[in-house]
Amino acid sequence: MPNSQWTQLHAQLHRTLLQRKILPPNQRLLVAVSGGQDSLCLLKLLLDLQPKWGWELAIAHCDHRWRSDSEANANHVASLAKNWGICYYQKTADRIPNTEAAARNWRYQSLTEIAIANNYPYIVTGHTASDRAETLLYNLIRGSGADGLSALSWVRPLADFRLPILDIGLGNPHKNPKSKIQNLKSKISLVRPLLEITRSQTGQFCQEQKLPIWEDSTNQDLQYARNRIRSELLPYLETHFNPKTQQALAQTAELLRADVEYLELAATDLLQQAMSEINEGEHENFQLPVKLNRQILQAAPLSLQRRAMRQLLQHILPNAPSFESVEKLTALIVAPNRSQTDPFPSGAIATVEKPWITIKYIAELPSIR
Ligand SMILES: Nc1ncnc2c1ncn2[C@@H]1O[C@H](COP(=O)(O)OP(=O)(O)OP(=O)(O)O)[C@@H](O)[C@H]1O
Repeated sequence: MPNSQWTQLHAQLHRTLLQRKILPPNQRLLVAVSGGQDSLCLLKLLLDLQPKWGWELAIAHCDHRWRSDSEANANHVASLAKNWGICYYQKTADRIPNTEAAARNWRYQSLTEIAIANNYPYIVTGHTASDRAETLLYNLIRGSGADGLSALSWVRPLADFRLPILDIGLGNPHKNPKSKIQNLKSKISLVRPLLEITRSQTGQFCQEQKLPIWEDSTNQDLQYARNRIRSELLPYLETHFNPKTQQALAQTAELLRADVEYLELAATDLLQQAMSEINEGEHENFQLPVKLNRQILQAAPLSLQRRAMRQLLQHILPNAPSFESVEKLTALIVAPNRSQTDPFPSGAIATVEKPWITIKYIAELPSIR
């Protein structure tokens, strides 16, 4: 591994880790390395901080087989790991993912599998303040609430992936496999320690340290909205409005994140209260039919009503609830008696009967006169 002097960026990351306590000392960390400037900068900084923190570091690379140079990119990261004497893991996609979202899903699933199989409780990525600013702008343009604008948190539990049991070598899958997998998954955190550092800082660091960056050819492709935001919109905003646009937007995202966390907790509380009397202990499972007390919901502000209804639909529907689904359920909180929604994607329907909203499958409804 190349020697390194302690720079301002080392000090900044060290400070962030001390303040935020997002990567405890003496832990096994799996660093997700694409080969680009952000993840190489992250890797080098963590390696340099390693003696102070006592971590055990490993590299994970995911080859999506998306670009003609994907294999060469993977080989580049593998040989860097070898030269620097770092343990290296790689996953290669069986089938080329057909969308960016599918590629991202496959990547997080692969990283989680590597982490579980090799006992790494932390997966660390090189997301920067610039990524945060771009995500905020992208979501703002597409129409998003505070949740989308607060995108990218410092730590996220990786608990949403279904892992094939045989892939992760858990032994006998017949002995309550579900609870075993959930236990393991809930112990893995995705950590993003560079969220206060901009892309121009990581670029400069890589240059100074002479790190061998692999240039992703698709980064220049303006067909991708994110690239256009990065190479045209942000520079425009920086030239004409605020030279520190990226930091300012990242800060906005940080403030909104705390607000969103608070509101989500309050909404969970509200939902539990609205469900508690009638569903007698069943409300944790969200099995239909579900009944909600409208009087309790009516006393809450609209923001919490919306969030509570969204949380409920997240439990009931097969996919993330749309804005329209949330709105039509929320509307029932103050709607006249006997109002009802049209069916949700799961085939369930919500009806109003005096103080109650009932959500059940259509077949369970009494015939409507
Ligand atoms: N092919 C890869 N293999 C391993 N890690 C990767 C790979 N691609 C990206 N990463 C990790 O994810 C971080 C973010 O990468 P990038 O911004 O390209 O992804 P994104 O898809 O825009 O982000 P997100 O995954 O949050 O949607 C990188 O700094 C790196 O840590």
